[in-house]
Amino acid sequence: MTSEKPDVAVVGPGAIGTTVAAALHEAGRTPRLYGRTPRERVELRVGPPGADERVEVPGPVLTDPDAVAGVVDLVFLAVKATQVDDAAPWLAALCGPGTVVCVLQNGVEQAATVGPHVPRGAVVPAVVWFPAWTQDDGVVHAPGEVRLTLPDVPAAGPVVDALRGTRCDVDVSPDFVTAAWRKLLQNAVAGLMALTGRRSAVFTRPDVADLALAYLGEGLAVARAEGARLDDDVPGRILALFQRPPGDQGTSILTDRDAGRPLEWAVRNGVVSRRGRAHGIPTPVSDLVVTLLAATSDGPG
Ligand SMILES: NC(=O)C1=CN([C@@H]2O[C@H](COP(=O)(O)OP(=O)(O)OC[C@H]3O[C@@H](n4cnc5c(N)ncnc54)[C@H](OP(=O)(O)O)[C@@H]3O)[C@@H](O)[C@H]2O)C=CC1
Ligand SMILES: CC(C)(CO)C(=O)C(=O)O
Repeated sequence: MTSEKPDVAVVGPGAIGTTVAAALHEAGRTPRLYGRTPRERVELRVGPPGADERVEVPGPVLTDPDAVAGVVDLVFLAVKATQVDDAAPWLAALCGPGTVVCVLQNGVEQAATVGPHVPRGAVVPAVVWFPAWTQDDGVVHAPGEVRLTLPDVPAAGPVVDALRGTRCDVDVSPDFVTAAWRKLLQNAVAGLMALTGRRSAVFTRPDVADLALAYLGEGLAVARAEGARLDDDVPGRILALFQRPPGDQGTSILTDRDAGRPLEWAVRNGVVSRRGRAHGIPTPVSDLVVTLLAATSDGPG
């Protein structure tokens, strides 16, 4: 970090990017905004249903990477995993040797997918624990605690510094592999919501609950083979989380399906089958889920 007030950019000011941009702005560290849709500002609504606290982040949201003025200290990359290649020109324009790119994406492969687009600078993956979504009026709603986990590596330092004292809590984990796979298992099984077109209430069906546990059991075996230290009760705990009343929890992959957008099936689900094959672990349930999600992502028609 070159100064007290780092030069920060958010690439992909959607649900997660806007939430982090708002946290930075409230702390006086307003980021530059780079996106696909031009806008004068982005806006966050915080708190549970009924609450109406708003944070407006001044723009504009620039959409042409050629308009980037120069490299920055810190980039939060919050495009979907399916959009990383298209967002590469932003990274080329914004990254110098001292730039840190914090990847706000689901999955466990951010360093491998984003790294090739950041030949100068460092890539730090983040586990994004909080839900957020864009309302019909374009305002992003983040109803609960906003929290990230980062690996305990030197490049995490500028991210922690930038978010210190903001509404976005950051913890640094010495066992990031475990945190990342714990979240990945949650995301993988949430794929059943995208397949059924239903919110979390779908997990209260005994047959879906059994399927979810079988799927999570495969994922647990793969996660452990990857070095994650997860207890036997993790599948049951994840299922219980989704079975909580009132059953209206969503997931960003369901939002994408409802909007007819490509699904992040490869990084959220495909990875279980791929890493399973690499370790010689059979993943028949995962393979079936992946085929159906990939086909859903291609649709409709
Ligand atoms: N939403 C959630 O609750 C959670 C999401 N995540 C993960 O966070 C990541 C981001 O998800 P989310 O915020 O929901 O996604 P969104 O679709 O809400 O946001 C993505 C943003 O990136 C923009 N974008 C797309 N292509 C480009 C491009 N080439 N250059 C610049 N900007 C671009 C989109 O623009 P446009 O507005 O034009 O579409 C959009 O504003 C995903 O990996 C997701 O899995 C993790 C935890 C929770
Ligand atoms: C909501 C949450 C945090 C858990 O499924 C998520 O990661 C997503 O929607 O992608």
